[in-house]
Amino acid sequence: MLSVCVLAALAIAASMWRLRLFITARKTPGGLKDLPGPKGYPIIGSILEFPKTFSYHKFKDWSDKYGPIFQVKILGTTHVVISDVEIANDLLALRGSCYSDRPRIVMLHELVSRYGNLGSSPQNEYWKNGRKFSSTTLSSNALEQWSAVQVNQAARLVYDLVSDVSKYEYLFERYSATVALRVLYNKSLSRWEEKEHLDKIAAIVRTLERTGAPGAYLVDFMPLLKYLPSWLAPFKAEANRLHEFEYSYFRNLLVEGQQHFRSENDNAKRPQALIQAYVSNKGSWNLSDFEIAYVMGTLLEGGSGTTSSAMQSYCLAMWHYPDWQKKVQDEIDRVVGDRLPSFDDWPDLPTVRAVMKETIRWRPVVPGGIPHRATKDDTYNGFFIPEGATVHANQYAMFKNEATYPDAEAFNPERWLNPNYPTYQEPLTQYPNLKRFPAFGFGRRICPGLVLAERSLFIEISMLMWLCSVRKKVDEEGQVIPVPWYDYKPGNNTGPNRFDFEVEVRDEQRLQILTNVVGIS
Ligand code: HEM
Repeated sequence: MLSVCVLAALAIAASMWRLRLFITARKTPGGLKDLPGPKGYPIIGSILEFPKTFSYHKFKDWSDKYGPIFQVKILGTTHVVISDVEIANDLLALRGSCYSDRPRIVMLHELVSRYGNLGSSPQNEYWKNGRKFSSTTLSSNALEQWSAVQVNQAARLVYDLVSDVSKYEYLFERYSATVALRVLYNKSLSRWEEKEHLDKIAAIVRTLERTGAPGAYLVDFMPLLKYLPSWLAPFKAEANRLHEFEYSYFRNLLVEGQQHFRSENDNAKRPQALIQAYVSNKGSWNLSDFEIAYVMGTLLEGGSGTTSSAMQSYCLAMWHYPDWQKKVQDEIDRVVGDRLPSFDDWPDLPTVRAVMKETIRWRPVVPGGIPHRATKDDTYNGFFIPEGATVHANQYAMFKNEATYPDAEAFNPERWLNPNYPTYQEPLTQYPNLKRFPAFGFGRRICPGLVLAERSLFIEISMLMWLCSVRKKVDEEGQVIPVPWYDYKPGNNTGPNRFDFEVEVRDEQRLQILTNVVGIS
């Protein structure tokens, strides 16, 4: 009986809350227009048309109908959806002081991370200090120190892919996690520690995806619910449990990293991980130990899944486009020959950089972007954008713009290499690259791991193509096992669902070189 009363009270409170949002919604000031968009219903807006997964597909359909910037109301919140790079830059980058906030996600940010997650943090002092601290180790210059680690891990990755390609998801993820742990904490994993760490990181990333998903928790629509006593609010016990799990992992990494740093006597000669920046200048970041643990933990989270999803999409592209694989391999054979690829090859491998860039245009890792929030009323070309609007940079639609990307559905790296395409840039020793590429977001919120991701993708693709070819897998009757053109996981950060492919060694001598270099025999 009690629970029926409680549920009824909650339902009434929910309706009142929605009604309040509806009544207090900002009215469009005189002389300004509302952005175009679906009309929806009073109070609930367009929620009934809004899919729980792959919302960026629906946003793309709406943008075809309503234009490159439109609005959609959902349960009292205005969502502004941008499908054009120039508009995204005008608003999110050039007006960064107004558009660098995040929408409030109570379960993920307040209850699970206890205001620690950098990616879901509002635009406040903690976020500014955290971004400043992160940048010390994630710039191009700072990352050069880690070249040898990245080359070695890429070599290990390819060696293990050759041994057992069915583990490809784990192996791409292992590359990202081992590199991130070195760059952030200077932590090397022993072979028997790897699985345990990867499992923990994967669980934390799953929590982020799940608790950050729109509509997953009622408390995100009615923040006052977070003040209910725990016995009435089971989500609070869940949040506590999830917090304990992720924070104890982040805290242990931090404590262990500090001890390790102090016990080293040749620190000056070693590459500077983020942990060193913290320990040697502890007072200068204006961040508590809790906050440092979370800044570094969020970076570890952000770097896990993303680069690995892009590598999986790369293998998918090579499955569908063997001609491009041949072009990449020809370039590598000509430039690199029978030594391992290295970062010094960067200027001479434009085709490698073109397939890398085309992969994340063709199959963006974060297709719907991560929403920003308008912190004050704004106008754009006579349209009104109210304070509090959630602003989505819909990469999925941006990358299908036929004017910028002719024949956008096709994987065509030529668009980065041939002056006849609008996206071509010279010199080819520098371009294509991923700097300022919309796949990494916009303005002050742009992905802090962009350079690390770019370097990882470059060396992973170079190493893989130097030694191997991605091949179609055949079944027992010799028939090619089909692989769908587009079969992607739901969620904010997405990669292809598992698919069948083989990797074939191109040259036994190169396999021997790689084996010797990684010290595996
Ligand atoms: C292919 C790889 C990657 C892609 C496509 C990617 C994409 C993105 C995007 C689209 C955003 C949101 C930007 C915005 O709000 O406008 C973002 C944010 C973020 N990324 Fe990445 N990312 C990648 C790799 C990484 C790596 C390697 C790291 C860590 C080393 C990282 C850490 C983060 C963090 C911490 C944020 C939140 C930043 C903030 O809110 O201020 N990402 N990323």
